[in-house]
Amino acid sequence: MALILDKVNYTYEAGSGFEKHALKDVSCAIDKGEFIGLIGHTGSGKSTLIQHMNGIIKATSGNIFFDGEDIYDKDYDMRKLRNKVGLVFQYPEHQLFETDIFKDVCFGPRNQGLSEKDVQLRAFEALRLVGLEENLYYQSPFDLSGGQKRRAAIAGVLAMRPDYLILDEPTAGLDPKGRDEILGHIRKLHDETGIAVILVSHSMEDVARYVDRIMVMNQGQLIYDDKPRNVFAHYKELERVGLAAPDVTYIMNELRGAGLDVDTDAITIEEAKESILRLYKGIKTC
Ligand SMILES: Nc1ncnc2c1ncn2[C@@H]1O[C@H](COP(=O)(O)OP(=O)(O)OP(=O)(O)O)[C@@H](O)[C@H]1O
Repeated sequence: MALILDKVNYTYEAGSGFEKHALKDVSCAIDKGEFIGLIGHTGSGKSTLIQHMNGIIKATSGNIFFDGEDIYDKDYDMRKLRNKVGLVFQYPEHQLFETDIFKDVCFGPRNQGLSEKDVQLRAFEALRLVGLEENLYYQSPFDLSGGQKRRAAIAGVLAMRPDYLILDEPTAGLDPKGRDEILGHIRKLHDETGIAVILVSHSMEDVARYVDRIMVMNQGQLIYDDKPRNVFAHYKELERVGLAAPDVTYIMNELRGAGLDVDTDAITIEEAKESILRLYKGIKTC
């Protein structure tokens, strides 16, 4: 199963004096089970791109295939795509509207026409997957912290059992503890269920730590699509498009510049620590 974009273009307000060519010939294939970080400077086209992936926006030109089917085929049932590709918008907690969390999470599967028993089983499963404590299930959203509310909102999408989960900046506005909790749970969810995750993020540290593949957008174009290590090796080019590599990459390059034979491929603190310790132990045993 794969989600394939083939030369997708999108223009906002086409034909008016305010035309904005937001996506330019974007092509990529995302397989089930992948964990991808989507990064790019503000206005680079990330949100526009992810809205194509679950059919909210229709490409001005180009094709999108899901599970071998052309989603722009006139007979294609868009519900098939939307049930399998779940999209969590920025600040999703603003869309919690029921009197308690459990009712809110039941909304999606109930809309899918499942029996009441299955609706509730799905809701329990989704709330467990996001790691929300049971004593919060019947609380009003107003009684939860920002991070808890966001996890509840993500559970609402997971309850529809998508194969792909797209999250638009799930850590925006959270403190470091809330951020780590959300990302830790998303990674665990991915590892436990095999769901594909596409994470839009502005934090290079977060993508370096959690994802297996990075897609970089710049001015509507997909300019890199590779393993994090390979993408961050282009840190000078990333700077030119308003991005950066994780701090660790800079430190390791500075150390190498100062004559220490450290691993400049290190992109997480853990990898940098290992590399520096290896060097230090090597020096001690010489
Ligand atoms: N509804 C709209 N009408 C007109 N232009 C739009 C609209 N939405 C986005 N754009 C423009 O399209 C381009 C891509 O915007 P998009 O929101 O996809 O970028 P982004 O990378 O998600 O940005 P951010 O990181 O700020 O969320 C930008 O130039 C933006 O101004």
